[in-house]
Amino acid sequence: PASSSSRPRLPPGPWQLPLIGSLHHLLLSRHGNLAHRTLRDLSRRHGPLMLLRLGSVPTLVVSSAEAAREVLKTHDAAFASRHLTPTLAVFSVGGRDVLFSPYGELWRHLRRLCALELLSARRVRSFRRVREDEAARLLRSVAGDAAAGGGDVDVGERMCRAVNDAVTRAAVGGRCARRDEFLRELQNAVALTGGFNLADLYPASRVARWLSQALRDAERCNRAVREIMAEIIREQEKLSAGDGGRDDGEDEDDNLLAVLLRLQRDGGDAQCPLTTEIISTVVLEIFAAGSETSSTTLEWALSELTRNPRVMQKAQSEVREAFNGKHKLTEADTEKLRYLPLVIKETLRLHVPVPFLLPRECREPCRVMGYDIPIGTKVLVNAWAIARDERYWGEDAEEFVPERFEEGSEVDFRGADFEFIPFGAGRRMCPGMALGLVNMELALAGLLYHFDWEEVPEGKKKKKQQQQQQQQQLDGGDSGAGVGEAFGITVRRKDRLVLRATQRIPCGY
Ligand code: HEM
Repeated sequence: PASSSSRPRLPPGPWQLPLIGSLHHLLLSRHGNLAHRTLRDLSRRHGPLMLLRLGSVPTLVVSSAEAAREVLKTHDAAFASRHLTPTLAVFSVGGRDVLFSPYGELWRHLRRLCALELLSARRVRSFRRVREDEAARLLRSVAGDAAAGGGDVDVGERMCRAVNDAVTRAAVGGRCARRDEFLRELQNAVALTGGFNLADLYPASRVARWLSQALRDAERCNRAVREIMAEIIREQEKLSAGDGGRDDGEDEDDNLLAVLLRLQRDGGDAQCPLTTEIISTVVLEIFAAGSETSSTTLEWALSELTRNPRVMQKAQSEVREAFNGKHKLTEADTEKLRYLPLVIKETLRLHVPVPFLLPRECREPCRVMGYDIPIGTKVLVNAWAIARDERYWGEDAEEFVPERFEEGSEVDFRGADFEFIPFGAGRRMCPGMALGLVNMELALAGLLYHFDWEEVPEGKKKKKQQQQQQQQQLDGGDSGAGVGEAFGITVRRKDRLVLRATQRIPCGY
């Protein structure tokens, strides 16, 4: 028998039941399905390194900046793999991708490719026209809405479409003919990948797989998305092979898909050939990673600004002074703004869009803060809880105060300050940060420059939300695709943001 000294010292955690492990703590929580809140409460009792068993999956929850530093920096290599659930395996074709691949050659290759070819500063700059164009369309549509129907604007929906269109154009060029269907399926995919469905909780059980509606929905959803992608790839191939190139004056490589197809044609790396399947997965993932995160953040930013008139006033004075009567903004104009980036930063702190980052997995035996972490443990870093912890952010941690990032505060989200990691940290940190930030800045600046915003009176808001729900049902948005069974990897506002807009400065777009 093993001596007590050789027995692993596991992190503490709440009591467990047979079969379901610690799941009841989540299922019976007063926070409903908002697991980041429930796990914050639990970690206050059990500590910043807490071990749970969710179904059959041992899960380490990391809830302090110090513990996050240990996992994401000190032991970066040990935690550089992702935890691949059966649902994620469907969408990522068994982890042959960049978001969910295990730490290894394929990941390294795709990651390098993303950093150099797809998300580099040069490439981000080259998408500038697309962003300006989409921001202009957004502002035009808001101006139209504001002029009609008493000024109430479904601005959440508008922003979501604008960001999606900008990302679609950067990812695959042009707007996609089946865009609404594509977006709906991608939203379903995000909702299905939260990791709390039967198959994901008991990954080794065939019965669980067989019973899991979510897994079947994931397979259906994946087929639908792939079919649309295949169409897009065929179009792009036709364009690239095209008769004498393009006549619209755009660079052939003006989208990520074109870049990947060119690399495929050039032969690329013999060790890691770029198959069409991998290309399709990578483009899909860039799309999924880039759109919901940015549109959710924009929506929260505008929602916090309307709730905090002092901050709104300061942000609006800045943009109105800086643009001084112009009717048309460009990205170059936003470069002089100092306060607006702090507004976005504070939004990313208070509303971390990916609250647990993307789940990691322990790939080699490892000792963290005196505890042994077994191989295969799923790791959730509660970046959301850390970003609201009074120990790092003071008594007003739950309030929206962009000034906390003014001079004197060096805290940034680039992965070195572990109290603020909305983009993660270490080897698997988000490579799309720069693109995400520029996507948000111009749109927000334009909305604040041209319009004044206020909340819609309660009664009218209810009516608008009912209309939204009816519309969603008409659109087939909630198609019963197991959405109730899953939590989703990102957290967004429960209802789409509706605000009243008054145009102050005409749009010349
Ligand atoms: C507000 C915007 C965004 C936020 C908050 C965000 C957040 C994140 C987070 C938390 C991770 C996991 C990091 C970790 O495990 O340490 C991640 C990974 C990733 N993100 Fe983002 N992201 C954003 C925008 C984007 C954009 C615009 C793109 C690309 C167009 C992108 C592409 C990726 C990719 C490819 C990964 C996987 C990296 C890997 O596993 O090696 N993200 N992102």
